[in-house]
Amino acid sequence: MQAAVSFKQFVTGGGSLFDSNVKRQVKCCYPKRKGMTISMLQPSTNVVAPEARDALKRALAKKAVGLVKSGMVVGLGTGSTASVATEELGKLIKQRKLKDVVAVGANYQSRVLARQFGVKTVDLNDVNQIDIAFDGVDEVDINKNLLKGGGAAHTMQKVLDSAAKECIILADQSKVVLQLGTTFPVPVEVLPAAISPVLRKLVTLGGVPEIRSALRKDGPVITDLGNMIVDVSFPNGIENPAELEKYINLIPGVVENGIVSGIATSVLVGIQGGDDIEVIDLADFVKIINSQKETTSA
Ligand SMILES: O=C(CO)[C@H](O)[C@H](O)COP(=O)(O)O
Repeated sequence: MQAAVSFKQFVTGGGSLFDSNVKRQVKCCYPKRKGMTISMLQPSTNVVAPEARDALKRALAKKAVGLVKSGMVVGLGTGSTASVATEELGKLIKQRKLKDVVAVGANYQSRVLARQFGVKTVDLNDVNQIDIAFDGVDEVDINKNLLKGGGAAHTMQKVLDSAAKECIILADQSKVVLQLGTTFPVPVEVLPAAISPVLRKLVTLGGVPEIRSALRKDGPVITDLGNMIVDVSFPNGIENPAELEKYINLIPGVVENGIVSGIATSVLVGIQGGDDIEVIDLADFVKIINSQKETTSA
């Protein structure tokens, strides 16, 4: 995250899938995992401890690269979770468990990492299709709507994710929310020459826009594509992600925004219960949460 301004200013509280009525520690009663305790974290912030977060990312990455087959073209997202997936992909290639795999990186950083981990990269325009894409996420709701762009790379991430036959999203449990926009603003990539009118239009959509500032450089973040990023908070969260995604992209001067609806084919959720770490499908995660709610309200 490059923002000099803390994202805390955008936090509106609530919105976590972890309902505030649910006790912090409850027994999981989802049939397949009887007895596993999911740590119920602070409902308003839903923080995963840094040590657990790394282990969750590793588990998610291993599960994801297990889906790659020899000869595939792989789309590589950006961010810390996608980076671990790239590392794990490189290991499988080095061990010759995968052959003839090439990757398309979403940005400069993902291409550098791919080369570092021994994954051959090609240009998006040189391949006919992407077989499978992996990507991280800032927030995901139970309908697989995503909020991305914490790393200011969402435009090309969306291009890769939508070009892929399969788009696999990797999320630790802290990323799952009831409503998008409750813990993160919507990043919007904007042509620098159009910044003022775009800011005004974003306000008419009910947003509170803020130009993202760079760290260790005075002035704004400039993306790999040469544009600026405006982080737009929506104080009441986002009611209809698909609609807002379209409305923001209709503003002249907007290149792309970080809401991604209808693209993820699968969302893998990394969950932690005590020392146990597991990766499950989003639908199963939602079943667990619902059954916990039923248990605590009974
Ligand atoms: O959208 C992104 C970058 O633009 C990232 O996927 C998102 O910010 C998640 O990153 P991380 O895996 O480090 O939490």
